[in-house]
Amino acid sequence: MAAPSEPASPPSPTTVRRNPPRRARPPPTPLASAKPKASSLSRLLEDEAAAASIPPPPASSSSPQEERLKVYLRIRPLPNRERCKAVARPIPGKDQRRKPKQAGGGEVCLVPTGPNSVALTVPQSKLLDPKRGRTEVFDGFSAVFSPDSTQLDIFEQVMNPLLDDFLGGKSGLLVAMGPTGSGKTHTIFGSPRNPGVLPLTLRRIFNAQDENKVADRPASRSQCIITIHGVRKSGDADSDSLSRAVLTIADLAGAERERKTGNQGSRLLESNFINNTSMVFSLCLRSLLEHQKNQKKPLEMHFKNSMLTRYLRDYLEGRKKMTLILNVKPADDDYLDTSFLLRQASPYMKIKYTSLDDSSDLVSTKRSNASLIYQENKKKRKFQKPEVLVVERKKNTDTDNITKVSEEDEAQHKFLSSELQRVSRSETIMTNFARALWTVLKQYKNKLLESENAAESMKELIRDKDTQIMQLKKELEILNSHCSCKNVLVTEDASIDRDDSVSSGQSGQNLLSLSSKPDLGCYDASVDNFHLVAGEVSKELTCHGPDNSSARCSLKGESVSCDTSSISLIDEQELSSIGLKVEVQAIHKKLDASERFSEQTSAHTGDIAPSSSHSDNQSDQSFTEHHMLQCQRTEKIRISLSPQCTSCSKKATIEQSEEGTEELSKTTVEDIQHDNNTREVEHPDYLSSSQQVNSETEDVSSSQSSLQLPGMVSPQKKLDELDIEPERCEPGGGKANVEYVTGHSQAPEQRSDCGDLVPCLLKEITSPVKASKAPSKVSEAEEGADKKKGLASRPGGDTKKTRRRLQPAASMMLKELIGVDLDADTKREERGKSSSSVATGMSEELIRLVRARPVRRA
Ligand SMILES: Nc1ncnc2c1ncn2[C@@H]1O[C@H](COP(=O)(O)OP(=O)(O)OP(=O)(O)O)[C@@H](O)[C@H]1O
Repeated sequence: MAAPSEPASPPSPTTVRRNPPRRARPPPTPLASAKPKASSLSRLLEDEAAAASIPPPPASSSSPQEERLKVYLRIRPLPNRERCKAVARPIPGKDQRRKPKQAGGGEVCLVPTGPNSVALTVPQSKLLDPKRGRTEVFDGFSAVFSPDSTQLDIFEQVMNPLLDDFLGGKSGLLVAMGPTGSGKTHTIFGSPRNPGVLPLTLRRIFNAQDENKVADRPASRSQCIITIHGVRKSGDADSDSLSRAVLTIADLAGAERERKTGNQGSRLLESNFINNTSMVFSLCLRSLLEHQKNQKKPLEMHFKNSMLTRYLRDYLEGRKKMTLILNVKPADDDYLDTSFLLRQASPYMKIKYTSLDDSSDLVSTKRSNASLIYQENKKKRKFQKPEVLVVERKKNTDTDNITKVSEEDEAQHKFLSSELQRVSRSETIMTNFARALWTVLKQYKNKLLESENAAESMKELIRDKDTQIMQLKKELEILNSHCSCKNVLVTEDASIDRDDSVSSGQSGQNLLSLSSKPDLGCYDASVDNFHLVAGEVSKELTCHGPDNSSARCSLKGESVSCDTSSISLIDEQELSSIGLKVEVQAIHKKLDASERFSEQTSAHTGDIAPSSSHSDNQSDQSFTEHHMLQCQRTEKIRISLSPQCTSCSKKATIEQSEEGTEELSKTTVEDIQHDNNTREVEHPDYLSSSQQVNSETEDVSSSQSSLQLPGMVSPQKKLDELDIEPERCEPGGGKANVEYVTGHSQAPEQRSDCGDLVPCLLKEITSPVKASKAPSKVSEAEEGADKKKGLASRPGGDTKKTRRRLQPAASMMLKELIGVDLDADTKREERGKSSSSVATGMSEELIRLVRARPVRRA
């Protein structure tokens, strides 16, 4: 809002008319009496007021409880002091009411008419009718200071009452108002030579003596507010209460006229702002006055429109005492400003202070002032034009920058502090975490070392085991090579010494029944390998083996060697491990003995080609006994050692299981026993022989006793006497051979129980290898059969009797060797083909083959 070009005309509280009616002078007021040095202008105004019969608003007119606003008027002297003095000189009589004239023809428009009144005369230049002048008397001022008043007069009359109240704990405000250049600043600040109100006030307050230190009262275009806060103890000695008072001295900027000043630009804006502030200040006081006159009128809140009025709110609302000092210039050129000020400020003398608030809160006042300053600056920036805003913005920017810098510094400081704390916490956390991690890593390292040590130890163990395995393999290889050599040797020996193809074929057949595994090179020291070996040998016997079969097939029927070799292998590798090597060796011995015995017997009878080997009498004599014992032992071995071995003698098929073969073996043994029992009825001798051979539970003595039945000589004697080659039991063939022998001692009809086993076995047996050995055995069988017939027809007789007694044993041996029971065949024929035709066919086929093949050792 732009400042008005001319201030609004204040209401005219007092109108001084020319030639007013004379009235009685009012009684002297205390204010007048209190002013011993009233200026001539005041006295003039008082006189004029008295003349105008307009009672001024003296303070004495108000009640003691009701104090009015003090308004002082100070008329600035004209630059020419002399003229001012002439003008101010009182004019006695009518001449006093003449318009004073300035020296040099100049006139003044304002003259003091009394201590509390002034007379404002319209200049001639401004009068429409020069003959009719117009004078306005403004009365009721607290005091009118003429141009010749001094600074001390102003201080003593205006400032001392406020200062007394301030020192007494009451706040007060002194505001200097007036147009520009009217002497407001001069009144407040003064000069070094003529100090103003403020220096004198401070001097009094602080007892300052040096008046010359006051800087020289320059003109400013600002609202100057000087606030003095005073705190003092209360007058009561017993009380510690403090009284606080604020003495405010405001040097307001005077309103300016644009035409007169000629301000432009920012200066014009500043002038307008100042004028606006002064107008707001006046509006607040006018509103207060109107409100006091008519309580129905609300108190306008004009104080909100400027910082000054905000700051001085309490005073402008009549709660605190305020004093106005009007500074005017008395020249005609200043008539308008002076008239305006007098019309504006003279009514303020009627403002009353009914309830003063002497309390003052410094803190709240400071806060209020700060808030007011902020709002005022904001509003100031809002109303200013761009040119001013640029300057203000620069200032504000500088201030804001400084504030921002400080704020940024403070924020940065806080941020750095928080960051430092956070980093410290993080450092602590990370340190603890690193320590924990280090501990865990140490533990893992120890565990890793332990694991590595354990792995090294395990490696060492593995190496040791490997070394042991290699050693065992080497030993095994050595054993295998040794066994192979021995096998070859045994085979060769057996092929030379033996001619028992039947038993060999049987043993080979039995071995063939053990397993069908074609692996021939496996001579491992294991039980299973035993079967492999047996299978190999059996295959070799049937000329199916790929390796050793050539050597053995080259023997052309010397299957005994095969049996022997297989037995040797078994003895060396398997049976030795289970403690049966000794017995196997014994079987070897018995086998040799039986061979020799058989050869001797053959030679003795002349039916069979004599053996090339010599006869051992002692062995021959004990052959039967040992043979029985060996058969029993080998049968025990067969049963106790391995069911697989037992099955070998019973099975013809390779695929049969071990358990099944064991059962078959047991069944066969039982059948044998049963068969023997049956035969006992028909042939007591045969019965005894059978019992001797097939008895598995009887001991050697019983076997021997069975050989020495009544009417029978001992086997040794009989052999010696008859010179009959005893039939070989083939114990040296190992379990398989023994089993075969034992099993083959069964009756054909019982073997038929095996069903398909018998043909298979016989077919295997009737291989060329076995057939080559058949003639000698077959002849023995025929002879045995004839002997049996003889025994049956002629139970008595010397030689025949002896032969008959021995015939069952020989027959048994033959049966064991060739696996064919000739007697059984004969019996079977006699029974009317009651037995199995298969067995019969086998016998016939066997006999045919034996007969067709020439005797090897003929
Ligand atoms: N009573 C006085 N006696 C002698 N010189 C005076 C007196 N009053 C004013 N002057 C002179 O008048 C001139 C202007 O006075 P001053 O600066 O006080 O006016 P102002 O009202 O403060 O003006 P503004 O409002 O512009 O500041 C000054 O040079 C000052 O010395």
